[in-house]
Amino acid sequence: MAVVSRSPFPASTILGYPRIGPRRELKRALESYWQGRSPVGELRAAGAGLREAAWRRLAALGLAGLPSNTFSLYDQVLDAAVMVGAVPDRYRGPVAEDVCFAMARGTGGLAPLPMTKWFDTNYHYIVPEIGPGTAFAFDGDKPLGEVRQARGLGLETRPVLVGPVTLLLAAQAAPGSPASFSPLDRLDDVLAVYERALVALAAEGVGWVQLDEPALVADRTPAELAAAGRAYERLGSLPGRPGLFVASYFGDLGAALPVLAGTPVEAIGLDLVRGAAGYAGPGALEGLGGKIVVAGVVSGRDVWRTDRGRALSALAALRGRAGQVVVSTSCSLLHVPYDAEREAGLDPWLRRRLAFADQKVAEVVELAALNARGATPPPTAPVMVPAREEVAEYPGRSPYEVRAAAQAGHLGLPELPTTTIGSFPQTGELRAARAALAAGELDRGAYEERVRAEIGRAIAVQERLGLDVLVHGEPERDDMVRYFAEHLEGFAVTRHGWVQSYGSRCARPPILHGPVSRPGPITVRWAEYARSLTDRPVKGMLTGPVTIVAWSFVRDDLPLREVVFQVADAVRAEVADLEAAGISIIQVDEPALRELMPLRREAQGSYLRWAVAAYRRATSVAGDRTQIHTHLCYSDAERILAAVDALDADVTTVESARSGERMLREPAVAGFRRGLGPGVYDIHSPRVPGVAEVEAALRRAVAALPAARVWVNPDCGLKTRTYEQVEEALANVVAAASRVRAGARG
Ligand code: MET
Ligand SMILES: [Zn+2]
Repeated sequence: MAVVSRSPFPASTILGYPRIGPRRELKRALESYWQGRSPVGELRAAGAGLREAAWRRLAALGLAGLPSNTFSLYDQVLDAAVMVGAVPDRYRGPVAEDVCFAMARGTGGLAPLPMTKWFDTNYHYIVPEIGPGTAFAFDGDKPLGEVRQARGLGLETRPVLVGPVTLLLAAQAAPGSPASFSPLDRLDDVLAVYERALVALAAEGVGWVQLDEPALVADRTPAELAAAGRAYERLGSLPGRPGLFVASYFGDLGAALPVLAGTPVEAIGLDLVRGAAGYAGPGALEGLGGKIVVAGVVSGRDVWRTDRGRALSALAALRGRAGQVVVSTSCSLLHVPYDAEREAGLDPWLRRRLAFADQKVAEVVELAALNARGATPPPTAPVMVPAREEVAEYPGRSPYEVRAAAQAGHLGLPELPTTTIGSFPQTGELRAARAALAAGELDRGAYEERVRAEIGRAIAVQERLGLDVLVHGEPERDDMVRYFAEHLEGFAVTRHGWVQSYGSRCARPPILHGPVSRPGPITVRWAEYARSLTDRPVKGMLTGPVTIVAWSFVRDDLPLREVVFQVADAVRAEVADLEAAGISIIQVDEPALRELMPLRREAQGSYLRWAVAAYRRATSVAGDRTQIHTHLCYSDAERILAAVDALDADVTTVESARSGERMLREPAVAGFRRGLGPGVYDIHSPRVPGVAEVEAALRRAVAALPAARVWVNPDCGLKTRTYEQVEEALANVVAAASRVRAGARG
């Protein structure tokens, strides 16, 4: 390898920074462009402005190593696919941004690429499509453009690229690929493109490049590990290249650490927060071989101030084993909001405990200064409350068959009962009323009148269309987690704490900071009001404990499952109150059941056991005649069917239409003995399915499942659709159900 004189690695850095804009400027610019209200030049200018502001902010906070190419108009995995030329022909066109958006959102009659969750986060990436014939080619406009823009501002940056191994493992095989093909088969061709990227960046005078390889913290086969070794051996041997920094995050590298350490890369990034336990093992950090270690001691996944003692111990443990210790965040700060200082509405004692992105950058800078002085940690070890091995089991409900008989007599539902998943369209009037309430322009009484009017509308529509089990439509909640957080003790909600979930979509995760309890009933009056309007059964609608926790920022001084059990007790109290109010069907949603699943297989069984126990704790208070429903979506429920069964719900609804009916093709599903509603209407598309289409889907469901157990429902809630679409689609769903019922009898 040619000897290159390399710039030193800066003493402090971060792996990435939020990009949606402190005031969601990018969201506005994107949506305005998509709606044709502004030209592409305006979108580009908005992007440039956000990048400049971010770099200036980081420099002002004293950060030494500034990352670039962490900005994205939509998604960094999509950007990486574009950089290597993995753009399926059908999306190609003259304007780079439009090509990107076509892949991400679809265009004309063209469906978008699928979207899925980025490891165990609630961030969704666009799944690249790679086949044996994909013609890779280097497109360096974005990374080179960002480096040049920063240089124009007098700032040197370290471009960040999704690494080749993670990119290929995150991709799906292009349609028509042979069954034996996997995108990783194209590693050598992709490496040729990364070589070109490194050459181009070196020619630009770039000293260091960051290659993100989070895929290496999950279970990897020996062949995949060998591929990673081969990749970095090859890139590392490239003459005249920049310094290589391979970043890992969301866990410990395990067996991948010696593999990487054995290659010529100069720097390795370790997640010393989520990976802490793995790296604490005997010998885990031996064999770093004098590499520069970029030590992720400040968490990029939570909102808490860093425990200085714990961070300093982690840094001290690396000294002597690493060639140099650089202080960094555990992962990109993409997953946290910008600035806790803006949350003036929070209790001061809570605000003092919080660190959002900017506070975390300041912590990195401060810890780097302490690290440079060789500061040693204070002697006190942090105390974790020991996890109880066995959770006191609440008495279970009667066996499913006993309950099913009791419910059949009580509810008197037809075969193939029709229902929806809970939310009805959130109308413009409703949103306006909510905004007016927040601005103090509408009083609570008037707002609640508006909510009742929406419930009335949803019930009237469902009665007219002839659905069997009705819902109140969830008009009182703009978000299925935030609404419960606002009504439980132990949570706080932020005003500006937006975090990107995909594209222009953001959420404000609540902050679970203390013991959780339920001061009083939350949803009961809405369910009761809905019930008063109809003779048909109305489903009560709750969010489950795992999902509430998964979509919140959670205190880190208790094991996660203890926190989930506290939330389960609050949900349990609400289930009991709904039942006492005469609501005979109660749905407890757990769409995030799979999201909290640990990345390593060895930890998954124990997770599923306690997650299921929490769900049962929340629902087992219901009597036999009360029917418990659960809803899971976009979470490959068919792969965790045993856990779904163990939830012990009477009915489970899942998305199926959007995911190509994988649930129906799962052989084990034929033996599922409880109610099951595989979605027959893809609610993510504005397209309304016709009766024949729904009927065909339903016939496939009845053929694949025990027919007497089949429920008829859409994939998920309807809140993002319009009433016009929903009424037409549900009319077709009801018609399809009666055709199949008639056919079954005839
Ligand atoms: C992401 S799952 C959503 C479930 C919720 N009950 C709704 O209908 O919107
Ligand atoms: Zn759903």
